[in-house]
Amino acid sequence: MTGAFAKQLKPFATRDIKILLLENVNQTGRDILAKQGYQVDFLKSSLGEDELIEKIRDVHVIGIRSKTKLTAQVLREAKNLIVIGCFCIGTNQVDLNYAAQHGIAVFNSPFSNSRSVAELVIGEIISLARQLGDRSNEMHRGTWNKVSSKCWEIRGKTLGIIGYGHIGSQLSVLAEAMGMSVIYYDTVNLMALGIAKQVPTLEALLTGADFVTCHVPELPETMKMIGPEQFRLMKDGSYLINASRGSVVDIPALIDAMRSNKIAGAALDVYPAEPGGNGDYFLNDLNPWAEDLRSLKNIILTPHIGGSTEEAQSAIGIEVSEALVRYVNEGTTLGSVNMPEVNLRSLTVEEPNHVRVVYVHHNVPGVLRKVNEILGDHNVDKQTTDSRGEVAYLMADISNVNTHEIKDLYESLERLSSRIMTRVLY
Ligand SMILES: NC(=O)c1ccc[n+]([C@@H]2O[C@H](COP(=O)([O-])OP(=O)(O)OC[C@H]3O[C@@H](n4cnc5c(N)ncnc54)[C@H](O)[C@@H]3O)[C@@H](O)[C@H]2O)c1
Ligand SMILES: O=C(O)CC[C@@H](O)C(=O)O
Repeated sequence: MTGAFAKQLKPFATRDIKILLLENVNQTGRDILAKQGYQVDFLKSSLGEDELIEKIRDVHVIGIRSKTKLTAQVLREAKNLIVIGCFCIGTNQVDLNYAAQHGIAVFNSPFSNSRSVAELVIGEIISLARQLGDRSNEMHRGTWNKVSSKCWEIRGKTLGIIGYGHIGSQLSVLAEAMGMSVIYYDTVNLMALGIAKQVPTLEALLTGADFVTCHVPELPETMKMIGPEQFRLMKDGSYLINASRGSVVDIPALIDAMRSNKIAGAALDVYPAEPGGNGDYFLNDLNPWAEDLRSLKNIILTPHIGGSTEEAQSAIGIEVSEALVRYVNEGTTLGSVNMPEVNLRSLTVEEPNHVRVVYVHHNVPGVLRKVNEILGDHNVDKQTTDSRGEVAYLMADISNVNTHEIKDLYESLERLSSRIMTRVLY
C-alpha cells in the first residue's frame, strides 16, 4: 500500500488528519476542527520559511492569516497537504495557482471582517480630522495643547473610496450616515449605495476627495497605485488612509507629501513588510523608511488590526473551519478561491459499499472517458465535474464497491496521466 493511498484510504480516520494552525486562529475554529477528531497543532505566530517547510511536510491541512507566505517553494515540500484555510479575506500570501496545479484547495473568509475594517476607517477619518493622535500623545507627555487650527468636522466633506467591494461599500453607508459625500472608483461598474457616486477615473477621485481610502486587493495593477503623481493630484490638506495591503501605497512618496504639507494626515494599517508575530521589532528592521514615517505629525500607525475584533475573528474561525471540514470529509469545494466549485449532496445515512471519489486532474480532452471506464465497473450514483483554467475537479458517488476493490479503484485513477490528486472518501 503506498503512503498516498494509506493517507486517502476509505473510510479515512479523522484522527489521522493533521492540521497546523498558525497566527492565533480563533478558538471557534480550533474547536470545530478538534471536534472532528483531527490532530490540531496550534501556534500564536507565523513561521519563517525554514521552520514552515519543516512543519508543513507532515500536515494535511494548514490554517494561516495574512503573515504566512505559502510560496511555491514552501508548497513544494508540503507532500501531504490537501487544503489551505486563510482565516482572513486576503489570499495574496498564497501561491493560488501553484496550489491549484497540485490539487490543494484554498478557502478564505470573504466578508466576515468587512464591518470591522469599515468601522476602523470611520474612527480614523474623525481622528485625522481632529488630530486626535497628536493631542493624545502630547497629553501622555504632559503637554496641554488646546488648538482648533486645521481641525475639522467631517460633515460635508468628501470621502473618496478606491475599491467599492465588501469593505468599500460598507464604509460608504457609514460615511453617508455621518453627513459625508461619497465618491468611489472601481475597475468594475458597481451599483452605488445611498447617494454615493462612482467616478470614471482614479484621477477624478483623487482631485475630488478630502479623504482618500484604499480598499483594493494586492494585484500587479494595485502595486504602488498611490505614488508621487497621485499625491500631487490630491487636494491640498487632504488625508490618506490605507487598510488594504502595504504594497498599494508608495510610503517614501507619502512621507514626502506629508513633509511638504500637501497631505495633512494619514492612517496606515498595513506595510510592505510586516513582522510574523508581536514584539518590539516593528517597522525598523523591515522597512528602511520606518524612522521617517514615525517622525511625522498626524499619522496613525496600527499593526494590521483592521479585521482584529472579537466578532470578526470568531465569525472567521467558524466560516473557514467549516469549509475545511466539508472539504476534508466530503470533498466539497464551494467557496474555494482557486478550485472549480463542485458539490454533491452528502449521504444522509451510512450506505455500505459506497464511496465518494474526488479526482483533481489536468483539464485536457479525453479524461472523463478514461475516468468513467474505471468507475464504470461499479454503479455511479451521482457524478459532477467542473473546471477552472487548467484544473478540473470531478466528484462521483459510487455504490457496489467492496472494501477490497477500493485500493484498485484508487490506484487505477492515480495511474492516469491526467491525475493531479485522487481522494477516496467515506
Ligand atoms: N487591514 C485589514 O485587516 C484588512 C481586512 C480585510 C481586508 N483587507 C484588505 O482589503 C482588501 C479589500 O477587501 P474587500 O473585502 O473589500 O475586497 P473585495 O474583493 O470585496 O473588493 C475589492 C474591490 O476592489 C476593486 N478593484 C480591484 N482592482 C482595482 C483597481 N486596480 N482599481 C480600483 N478598484 C479595483 C474590485 O473590483 C472590488 O470591487 C482585501 O483584498 C484585503 O487585502 C485588509
Ligand atoms: O487577520 C489577518 O491577519 C488579516 C486581516 C486582513 O488583512 C484580511 O485579509 O482579512
